[in-house]
Amino acid sequence: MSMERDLFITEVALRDGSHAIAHQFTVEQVTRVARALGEAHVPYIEVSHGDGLGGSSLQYGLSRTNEMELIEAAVSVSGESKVAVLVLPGIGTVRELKEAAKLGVKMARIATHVTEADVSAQHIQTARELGLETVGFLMMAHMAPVEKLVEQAALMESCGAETVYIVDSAGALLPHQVRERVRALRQRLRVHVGFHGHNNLSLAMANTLAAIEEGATRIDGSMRCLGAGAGNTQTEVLVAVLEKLGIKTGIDVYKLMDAAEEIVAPILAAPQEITRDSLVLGYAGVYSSFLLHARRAAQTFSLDSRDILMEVGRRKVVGGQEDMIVDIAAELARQKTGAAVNQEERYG
Ligand SMILES: C[C@H](O)CC(=O)C(=O)O
Ligand SMILES: [Mn+2]
Repeated sequence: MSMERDLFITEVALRDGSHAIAHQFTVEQVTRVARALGEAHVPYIEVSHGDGLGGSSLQYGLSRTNEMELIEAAVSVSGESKVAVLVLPGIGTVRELKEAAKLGVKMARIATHVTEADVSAQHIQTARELGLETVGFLMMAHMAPVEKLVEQAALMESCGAETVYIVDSAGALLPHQVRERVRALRQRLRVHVGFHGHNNLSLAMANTLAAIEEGATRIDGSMRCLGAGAGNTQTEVLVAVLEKLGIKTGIDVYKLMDAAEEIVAPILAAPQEITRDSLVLGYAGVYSSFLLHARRAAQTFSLDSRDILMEVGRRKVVGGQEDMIVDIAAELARQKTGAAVNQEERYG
């Protein structure tokens, strides 16, 4: 098969998928997935805690295995494929970035909220100094007007990012909104443009194709949609669709299908699907990784997780504010109890 590539896919199941399994990846799972991705010639494999390097914490969720062990395992079996890490400045530090580079990581993706690109400067510069391919990753892209997104992307480019991604963290964007964002970035930037989708509104594939049609050449996917919320654009499906469109990914689609079916599917407690609460993530524009946090809070306070997520969306809570989910749930529970007491007093 041809190794020529019209675009470059980053497989994110071993990072975004970490959210979906409450950060419980084992070395054995990561080794099996990374080896299979290497054999399928996937160009980039992202590995780290769901919230990036240093994410293991009470706030974001404790990892079962130290992510450096996972990264080392992935590097050792991934062959020609390059291992990437995600870093959110403020969660992951330059020290962790250097440690990952020493282990053989080749790409760093520096992620900020869509309006906060200025905090990425130091991490982008360090990644470049370390000789890593360096990506700026603008999360929650639906929360900013196009002009703001362009300004922030240009800032990342000026800091040294070689690619800037539009990240639909909430799976809230519609295809025409993806189109106008990619087009605007392509007009303004000299660097590559990427797209990372979530499937909460069942639009990850449509949005990804819209991005590609507008000229995005760096694309994310996760096998079996193993990602936060309803997951990402399903990589093995995307590769098959691109092949039908005559767009070369350089990936062996049969090997990728086998990896998805035989290695990734058994990792999932249940197949990824659009449930009523993951649908609300896209509908209300909420960070996909909030799903399990909201489910836990709903259980603790005997609430419907949709009510919590709708309120989180109304208050425009962003990544890094996971503690707000419990605050909001406690407040909703108080209101509910208050309403029940009032009802009792009124009608006995
Ligand atoms: C830290 C987030 O999970 C990064 C990401 O994949 C997204 O915003 O989407
Ligand atoms: Mn994501």
